[in-house]
Amino acid sequence: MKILFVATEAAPLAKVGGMGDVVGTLPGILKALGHDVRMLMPYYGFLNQKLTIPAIPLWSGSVMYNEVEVYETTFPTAAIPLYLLGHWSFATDEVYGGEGEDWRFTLFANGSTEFIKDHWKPDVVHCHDWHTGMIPVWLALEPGVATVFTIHNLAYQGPWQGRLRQITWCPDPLKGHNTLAAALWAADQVNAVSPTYAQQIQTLEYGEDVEDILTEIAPKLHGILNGIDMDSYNPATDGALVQPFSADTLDRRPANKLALQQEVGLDNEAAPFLVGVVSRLVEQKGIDLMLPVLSRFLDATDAQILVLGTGDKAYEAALWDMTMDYPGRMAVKLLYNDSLSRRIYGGTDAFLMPSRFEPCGISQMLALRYGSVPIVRQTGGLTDTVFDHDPIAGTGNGYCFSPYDPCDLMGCLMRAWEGYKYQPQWQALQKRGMAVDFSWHLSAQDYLKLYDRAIQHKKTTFSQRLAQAQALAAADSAAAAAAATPNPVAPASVTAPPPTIPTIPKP
Ligand SMILES: Nc1ncnc2c1ncn2[C@@H]1O[C@H](COP(=O)(O)OP(=O)(O)O[C@H]2O[C@H](CO)[C@@H](O)[C@H](O)[C@H]2O)[C@@H](O)[C@H]1O
Repeated sequence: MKILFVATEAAPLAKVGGMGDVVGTLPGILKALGHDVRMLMPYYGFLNQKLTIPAIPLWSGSVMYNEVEVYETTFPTAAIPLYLLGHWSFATDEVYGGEGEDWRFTLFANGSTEFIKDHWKPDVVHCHDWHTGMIPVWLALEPGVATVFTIHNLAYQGPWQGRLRQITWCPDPLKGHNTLAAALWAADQVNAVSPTYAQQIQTLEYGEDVEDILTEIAPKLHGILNGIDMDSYNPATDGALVQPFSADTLDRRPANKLALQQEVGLDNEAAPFLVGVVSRLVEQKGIDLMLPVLSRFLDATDAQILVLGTGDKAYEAALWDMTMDYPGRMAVKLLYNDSLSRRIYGGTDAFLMPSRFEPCGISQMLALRYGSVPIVRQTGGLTDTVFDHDPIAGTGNGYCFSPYDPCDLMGCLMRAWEGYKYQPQWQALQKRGMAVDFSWHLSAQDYLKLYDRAIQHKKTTFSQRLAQAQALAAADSAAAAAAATPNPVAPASVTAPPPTIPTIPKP
């Protein structure tokens, strides 16, 4: 099968969050299964430092009154053809941000569509999040190319119809009130990144105002759990750790805790319960819930907290301020650092992720893989991957709470802190987490089935879609013709001179 991934992130080249992990790993797995997989992403300014990119473009075209070019290179970790769509607006050091973001990524989606139609037509185009949302819209009437749209984060939906009409020509009528909604209607298949989240987004609580569309498209909506890159994220071989370890050599793990404490300025002791956070600091991740609870937890226990993340300035400031009250017991690193994140997964005792909502979550899976016991709120993909520890039965792989409530989070943290005191049981808990197979192999099979469904859907609905579009176009041109025709000649009764009234002869 010929498959093209189109996305704005792909680790290790460009990663802001979990979407980068997915797009950076899944194509390589599918290629290893024998498929012709290629990738297309924006040509960011920083890519020249990471890749060898030819000076001469492979393709060039014109979109939204702008010239764009596509350069071909190779995706480094999987030896896959990588197409980079170049335009001056992508020559920045950041993936996201800036005022023209909606324009820039609409240009990316439209340019990608032209490239697909013109240069390489795969069987399936796999689109990720709103940035690529216009691709399924444009390809809906392109025979032989099916589309799959993956929702990594429903909270971000792209430009609305009115704005879209300002920046690009839109099919009329565009089905859907913004880019993401239009993609939900137009794509041949849609999936969310965990089974639970695929159900939750059909409800008012999690639907982000598109729950009605999601309910209506339910027959083509699926939930496929993300995997992780088990080779790159392997505590037994990870060069970022001072002391690599495995489930069989857990006795080597504490060296990583001590080195981590020293690196970030925490008191250098083995005994305190060290809780880590690696996260985008945004509302989704439950930072507002965490803030008031952390200080109480630190007051009530001997625990230590370490946070690595960037995001909303208010959260950054609040976390930073809190460190002043707990010298040696709380450290906050307001930066993006892949190597430090690995040392946090490999050196902390527990990993906190109290998300308000979570489409899947990669971080809790990485924590489990590295023996850091997750403490999570049961929502979305966290429900599908972390199971509450029952010390009597000896089951579960983490600590879970459910209501989005400070008391519930506090209770859960206290349970974990208590549990840590019983080291033999704690190590059994760590080992259960490390034994879970989060490799992509199962989910890759599910994606292949989804691609087949998309191809079938395209075949069975194409003639109907085409007929609808032709009927719309015919109605449009009839209306336009009627508006352009001059008034018909007025009937004779109107144009004829008024009848003369016969004069009655005088008697
Ligand atoms: N400051 C920092 N320094 C270094 N590394 C950092 C970092 N902040 C975050 N990361 C890394 O970014 C990734 C975060 O992935 P998640 O899936 O947990 O969340 P995210 O919300 O970004 O992803 C969205 O997309 C993914 C993919 O579908 C879904 O799993 C998820 O639920 C959805 O919200 C992890 O690899 C983590 O280590």
